[in-house]
Amino acid sequence: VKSPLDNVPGPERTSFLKGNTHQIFSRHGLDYLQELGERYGQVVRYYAPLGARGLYVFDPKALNHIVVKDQAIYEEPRWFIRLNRLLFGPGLLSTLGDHHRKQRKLLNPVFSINHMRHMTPMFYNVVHDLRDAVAEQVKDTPTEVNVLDWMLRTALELVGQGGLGYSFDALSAQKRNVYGEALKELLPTVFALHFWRVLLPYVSAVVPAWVCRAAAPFFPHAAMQKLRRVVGAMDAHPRRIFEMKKGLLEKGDAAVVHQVSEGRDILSILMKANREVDEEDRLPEDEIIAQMSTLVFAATDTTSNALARIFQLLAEHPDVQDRLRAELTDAAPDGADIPYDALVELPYLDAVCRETLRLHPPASFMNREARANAVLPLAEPLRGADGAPITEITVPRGTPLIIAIRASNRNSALWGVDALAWRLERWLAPLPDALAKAHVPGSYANLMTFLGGGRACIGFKFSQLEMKVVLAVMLRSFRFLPGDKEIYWNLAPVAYPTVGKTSTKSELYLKLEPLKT
Ligand code: HEM
Repeated sequence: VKSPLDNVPGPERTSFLKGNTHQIFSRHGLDYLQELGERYGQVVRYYAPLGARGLYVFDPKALNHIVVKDQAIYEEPRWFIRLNRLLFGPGLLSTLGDHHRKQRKLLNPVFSINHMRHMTPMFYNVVHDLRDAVAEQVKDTPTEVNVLDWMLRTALELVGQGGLGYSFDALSAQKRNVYGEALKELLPTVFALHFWRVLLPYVSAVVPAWVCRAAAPFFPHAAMQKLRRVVGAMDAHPRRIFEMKKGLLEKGDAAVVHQVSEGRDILSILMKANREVDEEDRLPEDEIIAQMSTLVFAATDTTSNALARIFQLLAEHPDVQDRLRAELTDAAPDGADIPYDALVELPYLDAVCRETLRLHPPASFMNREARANAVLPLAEPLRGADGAPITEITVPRGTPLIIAIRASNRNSALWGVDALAWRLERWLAPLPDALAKAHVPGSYANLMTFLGGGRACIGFKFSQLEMKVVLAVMLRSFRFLPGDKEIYWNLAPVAYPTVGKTSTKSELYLKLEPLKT
């Protein structure tokens, strides 16, 4: 069957059933994605399953239409919404349109800069626990440490205390971190089911939920069975925490402030605000509970993998590590915690975070689906298969689209010929003109890392603060050196490191050496 997208350049398919999806949605797919952008241009036609055509997009004007101007047309795919609803309930990642806007309106204030400033002492407390626990493991000589595991524990504890006012007790080394382990396995497992997840909306439209649940234990697919175990481990916490909070709120303010977070956590504030808003803006209980699972999930894997990547790069670039440590030491020569406003202003620290999140965005892409026929205008014309220039693309209803986050961040037409290099200096000088003119719709530093528009990451300031506090404390206590084990980064909805290419276990080892204070 012909499609208007056939004129857009793109790869041949190697399978009618799967199209190119087994190349794109593969754990070894990072190089393939890089090649797609380099070979075909800023919009690439690919084959989705069963002969359908999709678009892989990083043209800045087209991205603006997808995430801002026409975001009502380019919605999250139906399978994504269904899947998230099964995993987390009706939270921010599972709702659309007005329903999503209403949830977002209530949640936005708790992610403000002002609120982050208030939470900073709590962030430092948690990260001091991290430092002390790692110091136990690393006595005098450089010792190999699974940095990813510590970052995962820290991210979980921070979103626990800052998000839910609840301690997962994730930083005690003796305890297994069951919740964190489940979260870490979730995305690679879902990714391994990429072919099946697309069928989800159709299956759940005809098969009642109770039949799905009853049949699930017998489904002969290892990843599906793993997913059931992961969801089981994740499900246990949120409702229990919610009931505990509700009890505290009913007892009054004094009880609310008597929690690990002193009542400053996102959930306490959200539940309080929810009582005070007009009836029509109020969220039902199941949606509040769903926000908790959504937040814990969205905050943990992303930031911990980003931090592990930063430490890897700092170990590989000792000159950068030394300069960053010097900036941190100068900011507080007595070794004290650097207050919020001073911390976020440190230029080199900011450059390290931005440059790593540019070159290695944790989410390499996000999926969308055209819910109506649309026209996608381009900033940079493509040469069509018929030889004529294409300045806009007619997108038929139902077309799957991939927002190519990583390709946009690495676009040499915008970032310059050294776009693939990790070069901090680019942030300490004016950015290239081409980039300023392109108006990339990312909500943070011309990057698509946290996306943009109405579904941009709500937690990006939380995540920034977390990274900066962790770096500020850990770099003043330890030197990070390369480990002996190979580090291989796998593509998944959130990229993760393994020891070598064949292992599937996410871990990242570096050597840490304690610094004399
Ligand atoms: C480096 C760290 C992070 C990255 C790269 C990241 C990236 C993203 C991206 C790309 C999206 C858009 C998803 C979509 O289109 O469906 C998103 C959404 C979201 N993020 Fe983050 N995120 C990070 C950290 C966090 C943290 C720390 C939190 C919470 C404290 C958080 C909470 C959320 C939530 C709730 C959404 C859904 C927003 C909505 O649909 O309205 N994220 N994030």
